[in-house]
Parts: sequence; structure tokens; C-alpha cells
Amino acid sequence: MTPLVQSAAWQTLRDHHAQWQDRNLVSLFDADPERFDKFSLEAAGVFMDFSKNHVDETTVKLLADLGRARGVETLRDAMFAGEKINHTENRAVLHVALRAPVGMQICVDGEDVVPGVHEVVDRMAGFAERVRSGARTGRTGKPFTDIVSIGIGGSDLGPCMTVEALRSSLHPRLTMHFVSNIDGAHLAKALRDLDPETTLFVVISKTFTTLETLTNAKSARDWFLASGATHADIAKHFVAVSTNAEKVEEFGIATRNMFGFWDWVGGRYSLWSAVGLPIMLAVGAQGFHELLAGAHEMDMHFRTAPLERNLPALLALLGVWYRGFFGATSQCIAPYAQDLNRLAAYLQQLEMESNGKAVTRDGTPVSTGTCPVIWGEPGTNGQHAFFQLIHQGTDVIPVDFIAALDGGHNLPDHHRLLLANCFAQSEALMMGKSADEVRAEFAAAGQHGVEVEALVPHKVFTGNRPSTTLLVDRFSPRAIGALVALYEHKVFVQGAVWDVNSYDQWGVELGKQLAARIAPELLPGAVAGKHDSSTAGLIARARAAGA
Ligand SMILES: O=P(O)(O)OC[C@H]1O[C@H](O)[C@H](O)[C@@H](O)[C@@H]1O
Repeated sequence: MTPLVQSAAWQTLRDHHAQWQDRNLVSLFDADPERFDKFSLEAAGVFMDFSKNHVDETTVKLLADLGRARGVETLRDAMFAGEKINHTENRAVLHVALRAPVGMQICVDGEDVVPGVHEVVDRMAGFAERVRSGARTGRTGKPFTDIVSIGIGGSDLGPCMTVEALRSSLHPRLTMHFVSNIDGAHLAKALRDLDPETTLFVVISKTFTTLETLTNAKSARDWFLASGATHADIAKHFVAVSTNAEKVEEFGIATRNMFGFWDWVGGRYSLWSAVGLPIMLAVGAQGFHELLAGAHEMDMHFRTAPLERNLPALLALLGVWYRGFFGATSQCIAPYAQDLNRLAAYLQQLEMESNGKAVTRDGTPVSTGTCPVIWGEPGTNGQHAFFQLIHQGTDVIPVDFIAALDGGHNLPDHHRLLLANCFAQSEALMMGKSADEVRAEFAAAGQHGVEVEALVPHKVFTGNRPSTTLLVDRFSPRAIGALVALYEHKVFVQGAVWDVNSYDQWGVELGKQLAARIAPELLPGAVAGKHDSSTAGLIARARAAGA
């Protein structure tokens, strides 16, 4: 494929950007009373206002042309057709099949995978409903009160983020805990107040070889056995989610207590598979089905809408526009919802592990910057921490504001203030405050003179800073499903434009290999291997401290 910067579509965009330099968002709104209507869209229950972005109708057209020229639609159709678009691992990429309704056909190697998907979901539902009703009990016959999900990365962030997001729909008897870090503090804290007789462990790992997960699962099993339970009792308190039956059995969990999935489900795209078992345990089978339905609705929109009217494509192309032409190296995610407090962490893996690549699909260096740093925190907390930099710092940092119109709680005043703050931030970023406005404020307060003048530059906001606002009615399972699918497809489109393989993650391997080498060197009496002087010095300090 032609390097991105040499493509005709990119060069046309570059010329368009050259003319854009002096444009101001406020003047675009002044010039067009219909700007909000023209640059907002709704699909699958997600409303997207992208009018406060540096775009006009030409920009949208040129960005869509770029998407088409880079083969977004062809690659999209190949993904839905089960082609092995993850070429470095020779795998299909079919998280969309996980939310396909009964009767829809999606084939991998000539075999329709949808019936198998529903078979697993039905098994999960049977299990989850027995746990939720109390019919399935622990070894002493007591219903479960606590579920500890053990996994990391894609086997943790999706279920953890979603369970938090759906807090208002959780089962009243079941408390959900998520343990990921190999730092023993994480497991110790989770287990501290738990009763082994009423605790169910869900061990989630696609490969079932991940150091953190297996270490935590073994320690959890020891904790369980130390309570007087026998090995035979493990079957009542441990279930596994994996693609690797052999390793699951080796660990001591019988395959009848295992829920499977497939190699065409990427870890960071897996919350819709059996990896979502904690979600189903927390919100029930019905809630899980609604989550899938919301995602499927977004899939259908993504698959059929022209790029100019396609939510995921537009979200992606805006990111490409800012990354390529405005020097934006990061993207802030600002959900105005405490329950979405893990969304930024989830999207960090989704976007950065997918598109944090420096070579194109054919292995040659990319010609532009790829994935920006994804970061964020719920509003309004972020306003009192890092928003200073977004308003007055030196870089362009596009913000995605995400909010629900209904807060889902009985504190309407809080929700009104939350939404007011959300809308105010995007307005302030765009409007800014000029030196004259600052002087006028001082004058209105009766302040004039040299001291006032010295303060003026500090109080000026340049404005003209872009943001997108995503609104849903409320954070229902359906809305969360649609929202997450929106970001999944955003990542897909960006990967296609940048021409990177969004579905491998070789960059995580080297650190794992080196950790495996260093771990035995930290044992008492072990001989340290050959390292640079920094690493050797750190190892020596840890050994001296008896690590
Ligand atoms: O599900 P697992 O096989 O345990 O993998 C857990 C995680 O670890 C890996 O290092 C990858 O970076 C992630 O993509 C993956 O989600």
C-alpha cells in the first residue's frame, strides 16, 4: 500500500489543512446556525456531537475519501467475512460474531461460528443463573456472596470496566472483586474480608499461561484449601475461562467447569465472550444479552453506514486528522460518570495495544504518527486536576466527553450539576477568553492598572480547542455495549488508515521474557546473569534487601 503521507487523499487533506490554519471554531458556529445539526449523528442509541471539532463539510468529505482510499470498507467487509486479517498471527478477527444474533451466519474456514457462540452463552447463562439464584452453592451448601475474577489485560479490563459501569444493575447478594496485578497486595486486599465458604473464583486467561493470572490463581487456591477445603471442593469454587483446555486441566480445574472461546477473539476484544462471565454473574443473562444487542446494533451501523455518516469511522478519522495535522499526541477520555471510572484504562488497552505500532502491515516503517496516548479520568474529578493543561497548556488535546442524560440515581441535583459541568467544559475549551474579556472582568470588579495588566496573560484562554460529546439516555447494558463497540470500530478504522495490524501485540513480549530471566536471579544465593549496569545494580539492591 502507498505510504500514507504519499497518498493523494492525504495530500489533499494536507492542502485543506493549510487553508484551515486561521479558522476558528467560534466563527464557524457564528457563520452557520445549523452547525450543530450538521455535525451530529445518532446510531445504536449513541448521540455524537462532533460540531466542536476543526471540521467543515469539506473536511468530513476529505476524511471519508481518505478512509475509502485506505481500504477501510474493504477491510471491514473482510473482517465481517471471517478473513484472517490478523496476518502476523494468521487469525480471523471476529469479536463481531460474539454478538451476532441466532440465525446470522459468520464463517471462519468455511464453518459458521455463530451456533458455537450461542452454545457457550447458553451454558454461561445456566451457570450464572444458578449462582445468582443460590441454587449453586459452595462446599458447605451456602449460596455465594462474593465473586473474585482473576485475570489481567483483556481478561480483566473489559469485565471490570463493564461491571463498574453497570453498578446500578448488580445482583444484591453478590459482591464482585477483580484481581489482576501480580503484586500480592491486590489479591491480599481482595481476600481480606472474604469467607472461603461463600467465595467463587473465576480464573480468566485466553492462553492460561499468563504469569500474573496463574500466580494469583494458585495463591487463591492455597487460600481456599487452607480453610479446610479439600481438592475435590475446588470444583465447587473455581471455574475457568480460556481457549486452552489442557492448561486449565493441568491447573486442576475440570473442563466441565471451563467456558471456552476461540483464537479469533482478541484478548482486548473479548468481553463479549465467556470472558464476560463476571458481567453475566453480576447483571444476569438478560443484562448480558442486552449488552450484546447494543454492540450488535453498532456493528450493523458500522457495517452499513457511509463513512460520512458512520459514527465509529468519524470518531476515528477525527483522531487521524488531529494526529496527522494538528500535532496531537494524546487523546483525553472524560466520562462524566463515576461508574465509568475504568473506561479510560479499558480504552488504553483497546487503542494503544491495538494501534501502538511503528510498522505497516507489510513490515515497513509507518510514515506518520500512529496511536496517540489515551488517558483520562471521570469528570468532574479531572477538572480539578489536569484540565488546566487541556485549557491552557501548549498542546492540542482532543477530548471525548461521555455522559448519560439520566443519572440512574435519586440525586437529580447532582446529575444536573454533572451535566452542566460536562457541557461547560467543551464550551470553555472552544470559546476561550480573550485579553479584552479578562480586562473587562477586572474593570467590572473595579480593578485597573499595571498589576492587572501583569495578570492578563495568565488569565487568557486561547480557546479553539476541539472536543466531541457522546450522549446516551442512561448507562444501560445496551448503551455500554454500543459505546464499547463504537470504540472497537474506531480502532479498526484508524488501524486501516495507518495501515497497521491492530490485532497483534508483539510489543508486550520482550519484557515478559526478561522478567522470566530476572525472577530466578532474585532468589537468595542465585547467581545474577549478565545485564547492563543499571539493571544489575537494581537486581543487586533487591537481593541485598532480601527480595
Ligand atoms: O488472557 P491472557 O492469555 O491471560 O492474556 C492477558 C493479556 O496479556 C497479554 O500480555 C496481552 O498483552 C494482552 O493482550 C492480554 O489480554
